Amino acid sequence: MQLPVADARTVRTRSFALLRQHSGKLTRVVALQALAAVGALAVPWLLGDLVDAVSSGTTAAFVNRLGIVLVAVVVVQALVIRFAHRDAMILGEEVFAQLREEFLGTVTHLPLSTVERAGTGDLLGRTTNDVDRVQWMLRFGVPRVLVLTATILLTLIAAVLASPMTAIAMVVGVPLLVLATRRYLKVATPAYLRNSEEYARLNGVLTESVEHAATVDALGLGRRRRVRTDEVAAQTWGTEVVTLKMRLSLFFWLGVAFTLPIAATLVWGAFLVDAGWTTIGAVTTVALYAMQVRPSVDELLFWVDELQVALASLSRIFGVGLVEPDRRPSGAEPQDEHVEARQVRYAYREGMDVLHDVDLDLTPGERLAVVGPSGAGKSTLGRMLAGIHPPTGGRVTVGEVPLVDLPEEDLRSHVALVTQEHHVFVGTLADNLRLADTDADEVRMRRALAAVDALEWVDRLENGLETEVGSGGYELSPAQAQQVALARLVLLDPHTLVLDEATSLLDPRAARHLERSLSAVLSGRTVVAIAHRLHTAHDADRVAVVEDGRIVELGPHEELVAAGKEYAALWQSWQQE
Ligand SMILES: Nc1ncnc2c1ncn2[C@@H]1O[C@H](COP(=O)(O)OP(=O)(O)OP(=O)(O)O)[C@@H](O)[C@H]1O
Repeated sequence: MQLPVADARTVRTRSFALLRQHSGKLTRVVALQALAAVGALAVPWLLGDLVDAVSSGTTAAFVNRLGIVLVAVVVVQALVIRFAHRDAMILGEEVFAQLREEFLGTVTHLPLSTVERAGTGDLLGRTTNDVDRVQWMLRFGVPRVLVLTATILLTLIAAVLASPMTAIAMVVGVPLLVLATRRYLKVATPAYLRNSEEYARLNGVLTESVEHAATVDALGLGRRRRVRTDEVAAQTWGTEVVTLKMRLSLFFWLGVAFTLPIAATLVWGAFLVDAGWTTIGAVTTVALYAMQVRPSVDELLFWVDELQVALASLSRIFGVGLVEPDRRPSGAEPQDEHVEARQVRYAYREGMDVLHDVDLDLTPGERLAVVGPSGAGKSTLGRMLAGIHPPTGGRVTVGEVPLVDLPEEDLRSHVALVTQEHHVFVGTLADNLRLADTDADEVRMRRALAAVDALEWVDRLENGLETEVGSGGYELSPAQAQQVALARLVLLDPHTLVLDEATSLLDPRAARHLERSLSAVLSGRTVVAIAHRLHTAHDADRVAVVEDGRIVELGPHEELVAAGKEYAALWQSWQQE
């Protein structure tokens, strides 16, 4: 499954909406570009006048005057171009900044299940390659397209004004230009979309190999991964070749379309001069215009090509916004802290339920341990209870309100999940803590760190809370990273916590130490602990045994041991270990 791709209409509507928000600056840029283009046209016009004046006999003073005017025009034009270019670049940056921020907002709120199903390569491709391509177009393409369009239009107008009869010759290339461009545009967008998709796949395969290099090594999968990479790279190359051929054909026909008008202007102009319908000066002007317009059209077509690439990328970027949200805040407020699961089913893949009609009623303040064999569905149940995924069937509620009806930020103040993965974000320790609560001050952060026994080592750091951590910064040990994650939880202050093997990464002594310091944090909260170590179960108020996606036993440790079923067997074997 891939993330959605927006259709051409959506891309158009959203792009125009984006540009409309900057219409003031856009108008100024267009006006300046038009002024710069007028300046560029004055030169051939004046040269045409000079040719006519010289051929009919003129004074040196006239030639000198014209020379001064020419220099003045060039200087003014250079100044206008500078400002036009500067404003266009600023406009490009502003539009891009807005686009990037909107995109980031969308990406960070994407339903996790959708991202997992689409694979990270797809999203990674969109946030890197596609964003880069759009950025390149907005930074350099849009300003150039504005300049070039203004230049071409005004050159044609100026040619008509200089000599309408001669200017007719300038349009001989137009039919060829239109045909070649139309044929190209028809095939370009799908071809570039395929190209982007293949790059995303290549990204995915490469990232997977690099991220799991240790597994690849351990299982001797190197050769297989290389073959797979070669396959995807070959397919990506294939799509590059298609787009390259498309461009080659376009540029060949455009070359013909450009050369024709210059030749036609000269031949047609000579005929008109001969017949006495125009002057040599006018033909000179129009021929100069025909030559002057060529590089502009050439460059414009280069940008039209780049625009197709950018549009394909934009449709992938806007496509991310089309992902259906998996939660819709209803505005309902939970009346109490009672978390309940009713008839909860969940399937990662359609039709393959890994949880079957699970009912669970958490008593506020209780500590429930979830145990069971590997793959039984413990983590999935934990994710349901924490509202990470909406259930495929049934519902999980807090105070009678389904978790999916709560806005994300509210949800986390009710239920939160702690997993084994503790990503440390690049930034300061304080930044990492404030992810939980943007308003947390130093006192609260220190209190949270103290609650998880982390304050001591944080205070030993030279810069304390302001120490840069994450990739390239101070390297936190797994235990420290876990403590930071737990301190974040303290700041979030949810009444219900789901701990998914939260202490399993640590060595047993560190784990027990952390659990002890945690118990202060956990007291008063409802805790669902998904446990590998059965001593967690022993200390819990109740134990739920999960097997094949069902809760097969539920009750206090002593009761379950006495019952002599699954749990009793697990407990016995663990004690023997
Ligand atoms: N992201 C996923 N996509 C598809 N299937 C998944 C995914 N995550 C888990 N599963 C499957 O769902 C089932 C339940 O997995 P889950 O991780 O919930 O079990 P668990 O009891 O927590 O196991 P463990 O103790 O090994 O972590 C397993 O069959 C697993 O293969």
